[in-house]
Amino acid sequence: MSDATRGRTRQDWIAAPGRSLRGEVRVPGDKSVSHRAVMLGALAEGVTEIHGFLEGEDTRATARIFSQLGVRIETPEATRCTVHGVGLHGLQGTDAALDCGNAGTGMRLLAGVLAGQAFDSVLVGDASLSKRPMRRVTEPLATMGARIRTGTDGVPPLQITGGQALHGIDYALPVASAQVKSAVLLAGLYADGETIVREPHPTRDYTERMLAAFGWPIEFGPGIARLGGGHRLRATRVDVPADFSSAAYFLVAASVVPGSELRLAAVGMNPRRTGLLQALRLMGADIREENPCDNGGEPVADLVVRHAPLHGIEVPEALVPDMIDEFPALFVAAACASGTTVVRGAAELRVKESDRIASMAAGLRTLGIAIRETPDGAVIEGGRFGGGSIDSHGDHRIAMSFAVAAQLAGGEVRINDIANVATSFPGFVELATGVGLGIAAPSAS
Ligand SMILES: O=C(O)C1=C[C@@H](OP(=O)(O)O)[C@@H](O)[C@H](O)C1
Ligand SMILES: C=C(OP(=O)(O)O)C(=O)O
Repeated sequence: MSDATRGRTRQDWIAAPGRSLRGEVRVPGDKSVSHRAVMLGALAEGVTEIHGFLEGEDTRATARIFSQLGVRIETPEATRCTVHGVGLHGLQGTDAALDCGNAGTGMRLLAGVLAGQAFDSVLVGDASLSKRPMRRVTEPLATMGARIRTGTDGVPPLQITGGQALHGIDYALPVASAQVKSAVLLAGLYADGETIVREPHPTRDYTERMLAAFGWPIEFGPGIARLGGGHRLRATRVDVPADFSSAAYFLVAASVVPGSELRLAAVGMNPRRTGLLQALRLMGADIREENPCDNGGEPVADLVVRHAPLHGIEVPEALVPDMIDEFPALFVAAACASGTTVVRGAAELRVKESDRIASMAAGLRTLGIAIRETPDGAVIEGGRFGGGSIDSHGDHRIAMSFAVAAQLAGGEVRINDIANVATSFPGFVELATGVGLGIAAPSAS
């Protein structure tokens, strides 16, 4: 198990209705972009300055791993990170296991990077990550010539044998996954010939955009990316936008709590991330985009959200990859809406930090909501929440989603095991209570 979580005190939240949400919130930096900025900064030549870095546990784990591999990384301020790149072939091996903590993104992308190194390495994770499927990356990487052993049933740890000659592949992803796409592309940096990745649905394209920003020749468009090996990465400045996935809790909370009007400042609006915005608008949400601008190549905008009555919808399946991490928040919106909401085509939710369909269904049922699970989604009937005790299953997104649900609850909601909120959203309670949510400060249990 991961050192990051071994022996950690379990913490709970007590959440209950607060007041209408008012004011302005600036959520922390994007987790996906922060992981990639450290990785490419480490492999680049020169010094990469990362502004708006997410100081969460997932991204700190990635930074710690590159420090173990000989990369000097400084954090002169909490959200600034200076990475002294060692070049594509400058990492140094270590006998110690590399601990990705709770981060699927960290482990899967690192598998691609480490498959191309001259040294052996071992990737481990916490109890949740240690149950997540890794064959989705080890199989295409093996086709490229990598040697990676997984634990039984294809889960971590990953034992990577270095010194393998990699070659490019033309790979059609069986599932829409930016992590698998990125692992193959990152291994492609070390491969002979061309690496092509084709996606069944377009997914977030941060790896492709950032490789281009670091000067690596790459062609990409929706659903396809193509690069050759043997070039160099050149250090650059990375501006990390605020994480749309963290903004999601406030979009839902302000939509459902009467009297709310909230501004979310400078949120990352990459279209491969904003599916929830479209889904909420289909449900009747009142969300305006203001001050759109470009932040280091990524679109950002202020989002102004006002309370509005929501109604159930059939969530268009085409939106699923663009809101894959926002379903726990969407389930809460659906439970607050009039009528029925149907989610389909989202089986990937079952292999996240927890089985998010099962975790949300159990928690919503505890609060008195009628929900039927299906293999790839759920049918949710809008209703009234009571109080109760919710198991977050150590999953940050489940914990934060139920903190939002509690704002409409008829009784107190106890949310168990919330420590992992720090993986993606350090300071959530302070920010949320500052604009009106009722969440008692974590207490040890
Ligand atoms: O590439 C990324 O940064 C991510 C991709 C998604 O995972 P999948 O690739 O498994 O869909 C997402 O759920 C995760 O939070 C971050
Ligand atoms: C799925 C998530 O992250 P990861 O896969 O990196 O653990 C998430 O943050 O919701």
